[in-house]
Amino acid sequence: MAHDILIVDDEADIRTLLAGILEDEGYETRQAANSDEALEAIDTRRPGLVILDIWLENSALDGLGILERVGTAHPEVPVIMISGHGTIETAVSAIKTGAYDFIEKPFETERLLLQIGRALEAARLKREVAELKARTDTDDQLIGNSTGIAQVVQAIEKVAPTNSRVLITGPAGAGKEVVARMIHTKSARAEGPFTVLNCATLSPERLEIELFGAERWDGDGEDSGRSVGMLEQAHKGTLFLDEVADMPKETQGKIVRVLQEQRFRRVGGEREVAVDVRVIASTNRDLQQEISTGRFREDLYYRLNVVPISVPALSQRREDIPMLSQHFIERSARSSGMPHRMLAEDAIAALQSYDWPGNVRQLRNVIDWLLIMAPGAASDPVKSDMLPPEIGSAAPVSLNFDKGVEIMGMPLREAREMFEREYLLAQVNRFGGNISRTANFVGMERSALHRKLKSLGVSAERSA
Ligand SMILES: Nc1ncnc2c1ncn2[C@@H]1O[C@H](COP(=O)(O)OP(=O)(O)OP(=O)(O)O)[C@@H](O)[C@H]1O
Repeated sequence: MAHDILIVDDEADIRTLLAGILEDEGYETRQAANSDEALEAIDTRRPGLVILDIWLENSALDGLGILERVGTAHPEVPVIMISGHGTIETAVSAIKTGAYDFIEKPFETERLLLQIGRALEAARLKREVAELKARTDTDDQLIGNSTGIAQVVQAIEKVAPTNSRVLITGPAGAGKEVVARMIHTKSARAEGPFTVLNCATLSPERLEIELFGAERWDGDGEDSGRSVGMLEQAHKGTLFLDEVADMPKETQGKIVRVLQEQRFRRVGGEREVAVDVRVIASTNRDLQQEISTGRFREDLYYRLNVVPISVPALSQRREDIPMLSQHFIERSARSSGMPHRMLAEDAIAALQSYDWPGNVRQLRNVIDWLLIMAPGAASDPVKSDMLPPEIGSAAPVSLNFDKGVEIMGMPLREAREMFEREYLLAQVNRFGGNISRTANFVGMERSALHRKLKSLGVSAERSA
């Protein structure tokens, strides 16, 4: 990923030399000859790293003055100072003020490149730690062995390297954010930032400030200095617009322009900020319907929906439930040090029968709850009667096979038919007569199950 490096030096020869070396290494560079130009460049877009000469002729501020400004406004941006012979002591005090490192003139290319590489790596690690802290416990791998999940993973693999915009749809808690993270980590932007803006939880004013940043304005009219918005933070990375249907229409219009031109203005600012950001959006609403009721802009819909990915509800892929449960048990055990409890067969069957309106998020919460609340020793498997009542009651009645004697008097073909009849009848009852759900659970096509039931003489009148 090309990092954006700002070179601040009053000597044009040095700037050109540095820019040449850095561009050969694949970095993008900008140049400034004095403090006005440097601060202007930083305001135009936060750089990834600054190389800063200590002595600057014809400049309002010297290198240390600029360093202080950068440190206050953008403490996350690493600064490497360039010092002449007589300025080593100043360079050392610059490090105390927050510079990452310094390099002496005349500098060796190899050493400079090494320092830049290290500084950028340190900044990336810092950012990753901050991102991890901000994460609301989201996994970065989709767990599941259903066809539904396999199709989503296939779509992710295809779209990730393309830089294309993606609209992820699916019900709440189904894993849309996990999908967005996977696209980012499998893309060429993986080393860059992944920022999340939840459009549902912020007031319209706050949303714009979070998205675009602000120039000396914080919504209460207070002079709060500058804030860097998610778009600018996501430069060279990915911005995830979570619950995009909740974005106010006015902001939708502004986003259309950003998507078209990759530039925007901060709230209260005049300057245009140019960025290189991939946008991924998600929604659990029907955006076509939101468009028809005038709540969502059609032009934004078409811009976001370049590649659609739909994440199925958990009730559409019940076969993932055992694997997901196991995953969450292991994760909880790892993070909380709680013992690793097993789920009994009947508990797994109950989890598979329940409808999960809150999808995978709800399943994860139930597993966490179980690990704390289920009675008995850690070595006892968790049984279905230890589950929350609404889930435990979804437990299937076990197949009460009292036809054993009868079966023993039959040839295999007839015995198999009888077993199939009893088994399928019990499953159809368990899913309240709903053939689609039964078919999904027993692993058959809906039409094949219909035919099978007919051939076995099982009435499917109650089927949906
Ligand atoms: N297939 C999966 N494998 C592992 N974890 C998952 C999977 N799907 C969802 N999760 C976990 O479930 C929780 C909810 O997922 P996520 O936040 O991605 O859902 P969402 O669809 O974005 O929800 P919302 O619409 O409410 O924002 C997270 O903790 C996530 O890690």
